[in-house]
Order: sequence, then C-alpha cells, then structure tokens
Amino acid sequence: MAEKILIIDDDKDMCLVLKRFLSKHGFEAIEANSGKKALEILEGTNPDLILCDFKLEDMDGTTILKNIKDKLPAVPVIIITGYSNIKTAVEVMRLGAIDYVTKPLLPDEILITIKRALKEPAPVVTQVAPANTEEYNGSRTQVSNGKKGDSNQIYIFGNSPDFKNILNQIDLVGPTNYSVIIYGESGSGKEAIAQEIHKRSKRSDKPFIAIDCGALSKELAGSELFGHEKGSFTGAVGQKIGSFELANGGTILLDEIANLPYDVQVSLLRVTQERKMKRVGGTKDIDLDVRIIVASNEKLWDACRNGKFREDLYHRFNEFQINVPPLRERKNDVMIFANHFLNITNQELGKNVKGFTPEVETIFQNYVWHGNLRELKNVIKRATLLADGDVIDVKSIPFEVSNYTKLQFDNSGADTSAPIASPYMDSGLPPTPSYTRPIIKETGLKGAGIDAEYEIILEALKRVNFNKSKAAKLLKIDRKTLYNKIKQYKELNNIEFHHEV
Ligand SMILES: Nc1ncnc2c1ncn2[C@@H]1O[C@H](COP(=O)(O)OP(=O)(O)OP(=O)(O)O)[C@@H](O)[C@H]1O
Repeated sequence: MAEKILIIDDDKDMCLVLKRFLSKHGFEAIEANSGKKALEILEGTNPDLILCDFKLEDMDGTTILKNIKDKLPAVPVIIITGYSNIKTAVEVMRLGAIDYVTKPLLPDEILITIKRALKEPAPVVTQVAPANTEEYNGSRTQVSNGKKGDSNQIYIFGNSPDFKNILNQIDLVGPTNYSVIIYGESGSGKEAIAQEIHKRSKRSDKPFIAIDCGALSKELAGSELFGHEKGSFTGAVGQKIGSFELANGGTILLDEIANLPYDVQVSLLRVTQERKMKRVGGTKDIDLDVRIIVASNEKLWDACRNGKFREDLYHRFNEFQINVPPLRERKNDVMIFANHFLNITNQELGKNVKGFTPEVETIFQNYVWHGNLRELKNVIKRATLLADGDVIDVKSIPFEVSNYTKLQFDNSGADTSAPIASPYMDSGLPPTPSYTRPIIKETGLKGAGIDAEYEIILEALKRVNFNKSKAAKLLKIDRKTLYNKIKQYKELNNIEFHHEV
C-alpha cells in the first residue's frame, strides 16, 4: 500500500506541485493549507509522514509541531523552511522534527529526505540517547534513533588554536568526575564535546543521556528528569523512568539548562547535593551516581543575575567550563569540517565529489555560519547532491551563502547614516548603510540595468533577513517574479540551480 504523506503549506501552488510530485513517486499525498486544517485532518487520518512548512499564516512552526507531536508522536515530520530560517528550524527540530529541507525545494533532496525519514524511527521528544562509547552520536542532537556505526557519527578534530585548546580541556577534564558547563552557540558542537568527555571517563561503558531542557514544559519537566509513579498525576497511566535514572552510573547532558523551569531547579539542586532522587509521586529514595554536564547558549551567571537561574545550582555545576567559539571565529576549522561532511555525504549518496573550488573555499571562510557546524553540514549535504562535476562549485551553494560577501557593508569610513535611495525607503524598516557595489558582469545598458536591479533585490533580501515572500512584498512584485529575477541573474552569471521544484 502506498505510504501516506500529509503536506501542510499555505502556499496552494506549492502544495499542488508537491502533491503531484509525490504521487508520481508512488506516495499517497494529502494536503492541508493551514495549521488548523492539518490538525483537523489528523483527527481522522494517520499519515506515515508529514511535510510541514515552517511559516504558516495561522500557526508558527513550533506550535504546529508541538500539536502534531502531541497527537502522533511516532510520525516523522520534515520541516520546509526558507534558508534564512534555518537556525530557527534547527531549534524546532529539537521538538521532534526528524529533518528539514530548504527552499527552493529540490526533487532529489525531498525524495532522499522522505525515504530516509520513512526508514528511520521517529525521534522522541524526551530525547534520550543510549550509551555510545565508540562513536560520536551527535547528529540531530539529543535524539537517538539507536542507529549505530554510520560515518555520520565520527568525531573529528579541528585545526584552529581554539579547537586544540578545547581538545586539551576535554583530555584534562574527561577522566575526572567534575561537572562541566559548556558554552556555545547552537550547532557549535556542544553535545559532541559532552560525548567526548564521557568517552574519556571511567563511565564510558555506562549510559550517556542527553536531554534538552528548553523543550521541557513546566508541567512535565520533573517527570522527564526524575520519572513518575503510576497515577501520580492525571495522565500518569504507567510508571516512567526519568532521564537521571536512565543515566545512573554514566553521564547526563542537560542542554539549554538556563531554560529549566525554576521549580525543577530546586529538585535538581537536591539531586546534586544529596545524590539521591525520588520519582514524582514516589516515596522511595533512589541512589544516583551521575556525572552532570550542562550546556548553554547564554551565560549562566547572567541568568542568575536576572533571577532566572539559581545561583547555588550554578556554583554546583561550575567546576569546569569549556567555551566553544562560533565557527566564524575558527576559520582554520571550516574546511576540515567541510571535507569531513563532504566525505560522509558522498558515502550517503554514493557519490564521489572530491572537494571544493577555491572560490567556494573563500566563500566558506568568509561566511558567518550562524547555525555553525550544523549549518555547514546542511549546506554541504545539499551542495553534494547538486554537484554535477568532480568538485563543489559556487552554483551548488545556497544563494544567500554565495552572495554573503557582496552583502557585506563597507563600514570603513563610509557614511553609514545615509541610506541608499531605494523604492522601499518608506517601508518602516531600518535604513541600510551603503555597501560596496558588486562587480558588474554584464556589459551594455541592459546588463547595467540588470545589475542595478540585482543590487536592489539583494538589499531588499538583506533587510527582511532573506525571506523571499517579504522581499517580494517590499519590492512590490509577486514572489514568482522575484524568483524569476534571481534565476535570471544566476543564469547570466552562470550561477544556476537545476531541477528546482
Ligand atoms: N567534532 C565533530 N566532528 C564531527 N561532527 C561534528 C563535530 N562537532 C559537531 N559535529 C556535527 O555538528 C552538528 C552540531 O553539533 P552538536 O549537536 O554537538 O551542536 P550543539 O552545540 O550541541 O547544538 P545545539 O546547541 O543546537 O544542541 C552535529 O550534527 C554533528 O554532526
């Protein structure tokens, strides 16, 4: 029987194209043009997979995903997102999405992602990873699907002085029993580091459990961490073993610890002080021997000062600190990781792409990588798929990444108070400082006109953080025209994506 896919997108054209495409490939596709409609459909239908646009008009990605996961926790959900929303989409994945694809959608990529998702068991929101002593199991952060032994899980070492420093720290603190705080932006490799610390400890043959505190609701956080007894609250239909008990003897990583509800911080303090815990609704004390590693994007000391985080808990955790600098500050690491991600994608796709053109290397070195290693990995996964030659060249790199340098503002001595005149000056958006003109590649008046138009398009995209729908509105053209203009420019400059849906 054909596998059933629910497409949730308020762009009716996109739904139609996807529906046709998926039907052609043997799936039964159903569509919902709003979040509300999707949830109604899910009352009576149980799809095998859900493909969901991240930005619906009536519901944001987080809300729809939470609702879907409440109803059907086992159904894999793939998020569709614009490139500029990648960082947020990655966050949403922590709520249980299995993967995401970026617009413009590429048929091959969609198909591979869907097939992979249908093969893998869906991630669980409680995000518990079993012990994995041999290989790094960091893909998709805390979610474990029990898959072992693929090359995705190999931990590699960067070459920057910062990375070497981190390695020294891992070596130093690994064998101890110290609690560790790991600071770093999303996707910078904090969980990977926590696993490396665990592997170097005497606990390495015991479980490593990672839990994302940011994804825990106030009501359920206690039960997720410490478990509960049957009947201890409405909905506690059976006994549940919490993450701490699962990690007993091993290591627990509490990711996004600053987001842990304050009440639960009190119970956590008790656990760290007494090394004992009770399940919610339970009376029996359970002895605990768990090494605690916490990770955070925000400085915990600041969270203490803002009254969000308990100071006594902070001091308990603060036995050792590791700071992971963002990828953009570790330029020497970029190509090492890029080549690593290329190797694993080659294996996944059965391709043999050998490397990157010097132009792409320069682009990678200069790009900001807001999503850090996770973003780099995804850019390379997509570029490897698109590559039709021996090496990855600029035409396989997302438009926003390859054009990043062009969008850099020339602040050196420029009068940044004077915005460039543009058709959307009265848009209410903050003025943009002037930037260096891109090199005009087309000759003649026609070419100059196209280049000038392109600059305005780039400026509009930049102002709305690369959201193409918003940019089109700002430019007072429809989205299709904008896509066509971008496509036209790419073609003129020999930058082209093939096979876009
Ligand atoms: N040293 C490494 N070797 C190989 N892959 C790595 C390494 N460090 C990180 N990665 C990859 O980068 C991605 C992001 O890493 P990780 O999940 O550890 O980041 P994070 O900082 O914990 O992210 P978040 O804060 O969003 O949870 C992972 O998918 C992992 O595959």
